[in-house]
Amino acid sequence: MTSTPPRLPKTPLLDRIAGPEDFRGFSIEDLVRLAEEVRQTMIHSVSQTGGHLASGLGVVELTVALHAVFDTPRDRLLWDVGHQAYPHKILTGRATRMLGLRQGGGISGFTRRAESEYDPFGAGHSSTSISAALGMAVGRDLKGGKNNVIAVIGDGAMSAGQAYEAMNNAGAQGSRLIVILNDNDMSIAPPVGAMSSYLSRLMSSPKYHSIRHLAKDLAHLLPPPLERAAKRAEEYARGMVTGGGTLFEELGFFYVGPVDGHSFENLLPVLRNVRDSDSNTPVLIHVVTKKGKGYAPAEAAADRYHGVGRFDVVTGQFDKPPVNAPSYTSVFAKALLAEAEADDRVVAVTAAMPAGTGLDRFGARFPGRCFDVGIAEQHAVTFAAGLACEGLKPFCAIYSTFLQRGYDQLQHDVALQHLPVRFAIDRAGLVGADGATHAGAYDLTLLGCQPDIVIMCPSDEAELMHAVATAAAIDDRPSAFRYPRGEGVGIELPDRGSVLPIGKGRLVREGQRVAILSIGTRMVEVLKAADTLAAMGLSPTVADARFMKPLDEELVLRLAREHEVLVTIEENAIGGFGAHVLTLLAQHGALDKGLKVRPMILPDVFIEHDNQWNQYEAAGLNAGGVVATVLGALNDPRYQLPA
Ligand SMILES: Cc1ncc(C[n+]2csc(CCOP(=O)(O)OP(=O)(O)O)c2C)c(N)n1
Ligand SMILES: CC(=O)[C@@H](O)[C@H](O)COP(=O)(O)O
Ligand SMILES: [Mg+2]
Repeated sequence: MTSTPPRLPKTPLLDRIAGPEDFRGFSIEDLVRLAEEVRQTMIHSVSQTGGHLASGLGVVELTVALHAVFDTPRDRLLWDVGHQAYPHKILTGRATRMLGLRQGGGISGFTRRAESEYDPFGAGHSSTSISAALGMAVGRDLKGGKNNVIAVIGDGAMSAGQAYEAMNNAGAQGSRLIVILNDNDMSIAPPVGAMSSYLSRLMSSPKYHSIRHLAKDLAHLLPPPLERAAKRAEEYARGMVTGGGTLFEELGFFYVGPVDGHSFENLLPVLRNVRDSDSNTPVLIHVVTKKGKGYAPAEAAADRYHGVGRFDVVTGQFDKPPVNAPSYTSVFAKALLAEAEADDRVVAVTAAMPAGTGLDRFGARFPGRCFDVGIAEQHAVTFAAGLACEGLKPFCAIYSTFLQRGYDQLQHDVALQHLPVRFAIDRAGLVGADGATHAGAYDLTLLGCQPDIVIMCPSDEAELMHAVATAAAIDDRPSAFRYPRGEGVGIELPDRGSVLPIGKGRLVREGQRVAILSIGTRMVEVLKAADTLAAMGLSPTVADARFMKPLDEELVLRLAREHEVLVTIEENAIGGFGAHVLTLLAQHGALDKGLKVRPMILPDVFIEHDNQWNQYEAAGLNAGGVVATVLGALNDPRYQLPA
């Protein structure tokens, strides 16, 4: 563990600042000093708390400049994804709360309306900022307002469809809007896609740089008629790179850039000019930054320290928390590699999350069979459907929360056509520090209502390997398997999973009076609860459903017949496994004879950021919650919780 106590650097300037109005009059020299204080505060606080480091380090100067030039919060400043907003939070009155970042009761790791008037829009999922900003701009116009609306969006986030939907609309809407493209040539991984190479071309064309900048500089120095000529030269220069306007200009934006995003000398005049312009044409300012800027270990890392745990500031070395078992993600990767070794039709698709989903290992082994489509979940799902049409075995690995983006594609392009796309749904359930925006709380509900899809919820990492092998063998319809963020239970792993009998659950413990039917990895807590109950003289039956669809009807109806109480448990909101069991029981009249059923599900609230264990406690989905539910339902005075 990092030995150094939470020690933040001395920040004489920052200590004098309650909000941006306190540094709007600063000289460039003071702004440079302030930026460095912000950077050091971020490095030291994130070294204690963990979080998203590199993205914020890359926008320190940009953030200072934006708040210095624009009249925030009256001018609306939106951050796409919001993971880069730590400098923004430090400068808007939350510096003293940084050591509570992403912890229970602490500030969020993303922007949140409820957290500050300086956060006009919440974020967490990518590529929403331009849409929301345009809405705010049009809302302003309808009210006769005069404030500015600024959306800061990264080059990675610019690979998502919604960004183009918004620009397409903005380019024709005629509402003043400022978009700042923060181009650090990185997503979480190196960027992919044609847009990324286009931006690099824009940034690197020497012809473009020299003539365009010369023309622009000239334009401001010459008397009007000549200024017009110089502006035409600048337009011509711009056309030299892209055969016409830039892509953004073709979409109706005025394009400014590329601008050095770490230079106040460059940033301030550009931002002021744009601020003071009275044109209604939306403007896109292309800012070039360095992800991880100002912290050598981050700048040197392949992922620039995108998302980090606690680390030693001096060495950049991460704390090594004890590893008791492999992560579910790494077990998925192991299982998929085993299937791919045996069958060259197995291919994999990720939406800009190769490392997070474990597909980086798959891509390293099978580079021609692994596809990173960028932050484009809708496209990822239908792209996988196309692969399935051609007889491939596509595994589409997407976090539960991000799969929500591709739900219509799952329904309309995959399920309706019975295409054998395999959905590897990682981060299913509560995810801890990323909080409510990233909770994988709904996939069982969303997928469960789709006909003809196999849905598996493995209870441990060996079961996950079996689910992967089973999915690989299902060629006549879609299949999905879900697993949580974090480590497994440390169970022995096979070299390759075994194909499971579809729709069959398994009895884990024989008992009486009470049956606990679990689906997914809450099983570990169920077994702890069963031990507690056994010590009280009450031994429940424990069963693992394994499949939500098709449900093991014979097992469910038998448990209902042979017990007074049936408890189901799942790490999902209402409408998932418990609902499917209740519907089956009701349809078979199994509720007519007094059976007591208690579905344990995520509560109907958004569970805030905290560590996962506190979240399970808050949700009641831990061993204590199971014991309390069983005893409450049984209502037998011989079995009571100690007062
Ligand atoms: C819809 C969605 N998919 C995936 C993610 C995961 N994600 C978070 S940040 C990020 C990369 C963003 O890259 P960029 O916009 O360039 O920002 P940078 O980190 O480079 O500042 C991704 C893929 C997400 N937040 N939302
Ligand atoms: C900002 C963002 O959306 C990702 O960085 C996400 O936080 C990754 O989550 P994991 O840490 O669970 O991979
Ligand atoms: Mg980027």
